[in-house]
Amino acid sequence: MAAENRNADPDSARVWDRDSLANDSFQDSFQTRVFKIIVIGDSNVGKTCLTYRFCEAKFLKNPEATIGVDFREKTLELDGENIKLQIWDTAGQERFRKSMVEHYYRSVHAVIFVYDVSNMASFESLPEWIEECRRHSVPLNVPHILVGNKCDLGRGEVPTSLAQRLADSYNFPLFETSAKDPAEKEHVDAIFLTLAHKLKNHKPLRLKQPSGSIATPLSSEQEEKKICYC
Ligand SMILES: Nc1nc2c(ncn2[C@@H]2O[C@H](COP(=O)(O)OP(=O)(O)OP(=O)(O)O)[C@@H](O)[C@H]2O)c(=O)[nH]1
Ligand SMILES: [Mg+2]
Repeated sequence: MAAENRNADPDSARVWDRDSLANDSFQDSFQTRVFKIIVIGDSNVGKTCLTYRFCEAKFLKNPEATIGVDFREKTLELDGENIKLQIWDTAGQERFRKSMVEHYYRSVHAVIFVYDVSNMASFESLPEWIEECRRHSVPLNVPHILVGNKCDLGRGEVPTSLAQRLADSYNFPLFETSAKDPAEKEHVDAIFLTLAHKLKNHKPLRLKQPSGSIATPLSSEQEEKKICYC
């Protein structure tokens, strides 16, 4: 598909997968802005399933506990511009994250805090996660989002009104959704699109594809080196 066609509707947000990008003969003329998003919260709240739902459009059955970090990425077209979201799906278990914490927060552009609406303890942990974020000097103007996952199980344990009060106290937007329920797919997408729109208006960091090169994914270390505040 020609780049011009992609830009036909400036208000539309298109989600590309990596294959369609690699097949695109116009890709070498694109510039892509890359943003690092970290997904944080207690173990078992569904961080891996949420990021997988967004990136792969499927519910991941039988996920294993994340060790360190899993990287996922998705490139979106917003108003004719490529925005690559590099999503760091972090480990909730202390023993699987402690050696990585500094890396999580370095040069981060957005933070998603996740709790499980059917598990009050995971909600009560949120102030600690937010405090950890502060301790690592994440600037206040970095977008933060609160996500209550597992709504398919009902919201009895953590009522929306309680979650909304916490979100308001930090001035974070609140989403309640389910990585499992296919009917919630667009709602999960909306979380990341909301962030992408916010990030789009932030200062750019340009990842210029060298002319004629294929847009192969970089290792996380390479990606991290490319991320800079301009
Ligand atoms: N009912 C329901 N179960 C979910 C949902 N999302 C995840 N799960 C289940 O919750 C469990 C934990 O999911 P993960 O995505 O691995 O949780 P995590 O937050 O990544 O956990 P760590 O990697 O240990 O930090 C798994 O058994 C999932 O199947 C959801 O939306 N609804
Ligand atoms: Mg995980």
